[in-house]
Amino acid sequence: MQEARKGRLNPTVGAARGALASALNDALGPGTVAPAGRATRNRQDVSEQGAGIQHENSAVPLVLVAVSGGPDSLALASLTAHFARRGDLRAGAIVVDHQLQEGSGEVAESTAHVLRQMGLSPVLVEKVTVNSSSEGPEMAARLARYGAFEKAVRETGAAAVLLGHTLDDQAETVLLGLARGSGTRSLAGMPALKEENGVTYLRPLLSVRRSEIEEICAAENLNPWYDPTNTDQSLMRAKVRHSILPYLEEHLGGDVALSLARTAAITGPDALYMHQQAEATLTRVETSLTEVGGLEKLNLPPAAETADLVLLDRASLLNLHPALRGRVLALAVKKAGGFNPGFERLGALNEFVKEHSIAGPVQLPGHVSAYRRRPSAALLRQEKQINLKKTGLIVLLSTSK
Ligand SMILES: Nc1ncnc2c1ncn2[C@@H]1O[C@H](COP(=O)(O)OP(=O)(O)OP(=O)(O)O)[C@@H](O)[C@H]1O
Repeated sequence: MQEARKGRLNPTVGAARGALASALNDALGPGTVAPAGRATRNRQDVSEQGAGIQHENSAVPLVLVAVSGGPDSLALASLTAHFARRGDLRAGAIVVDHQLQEGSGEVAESTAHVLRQMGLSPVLVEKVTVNSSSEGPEMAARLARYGAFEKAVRETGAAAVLLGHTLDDQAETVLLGLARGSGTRSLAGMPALKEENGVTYLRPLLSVRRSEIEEICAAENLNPWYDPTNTDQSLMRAKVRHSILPYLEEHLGGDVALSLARTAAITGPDALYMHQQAEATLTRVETSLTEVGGLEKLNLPPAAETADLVLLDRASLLNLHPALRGRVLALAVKKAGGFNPGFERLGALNEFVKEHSIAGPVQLPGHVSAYRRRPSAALLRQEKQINLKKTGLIVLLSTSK
């Protein structure tokens, strides 16, 4: 389109294609997509108008672009179609109709029509029912949407789902995380690549500004749909976008959004590394019922008989760096069937682990209780085979069953 009309590539489109190519290569393997502008191995008789997309070659991976019809995801669809036209990959799309606004069905269908005209195939339109969630309407819609993405991946065998979040979305996410007082993981913002419930999600536009998206849409002749809720400042994200970030930029000077997005780029690998270390450490500090001589030795409430118990060796926990201990404990609470404990509950659990004088149990989110168990001297004398360390155990058990 762009190249055919003017004979030269818009530099913003070129840079965004480059970012998309490297995201696809990171996720699907080096060389899947040749750098933007370079001829590719699968190139056949390819038309820039879309009709020439080579879909029959199932040896090349299929990716699905998640398209709301808004500028970011429509631009992403158009950028992805370019690589499909070159035969590097097959590109389809999934449009989710949340059925929350009047006319949402028409928006979804007309978006799907545009995507088919771009040459994407298959283009799936999925109607979902958004059930109410204790975590609010936005989270409920997200859950329904991700359920639809998972179904689409199962049906099509797609290698990845591409999401249209931009650098400005990332900045907003980091700022919201900071305001809520969250940890490294939240400061890391949204990952460029993640696996969730067996689906690979990519966010190839995290280095692209929203203003550049507008330029891409114009260059690629796209007419996006503008979601009215994006300007509804009763919603926190819209308020951050339209009032708080512009205010910060005016008063602090400089490009605050860029700095926040850089914070995420710096913190992201740290957060991932710490998470991986915590997962590996949890398996090291965990012990089993067999090792401690059976459930009856622990004198736990009756719920323990049916609960998923997590037994942690207290001495090993005490040896951990506090940064790691907190993360290990948070993972252990989730493993026992609970939710991620917030700052206050995690602090209480940490103190309970450290201070012998604090009586338990400690209550944690998701009906998980933490007990400290230590064999009595008499028991140790009686049953020398019991392998309970001198400092004892931390036992996490869920009473929700
Ligand atoms: N209804 C939907 N159907 C399919 N994908 C969606 C839908 N809503 C959001 N997404 C995906 O999630 C990404 C982020 O969504 P979000 O709601 O934060 O932004 P948005 O304002 O919808 O963005 P966009 O400008 O891409 O429409 C979108 O770019 C898109 O990839």
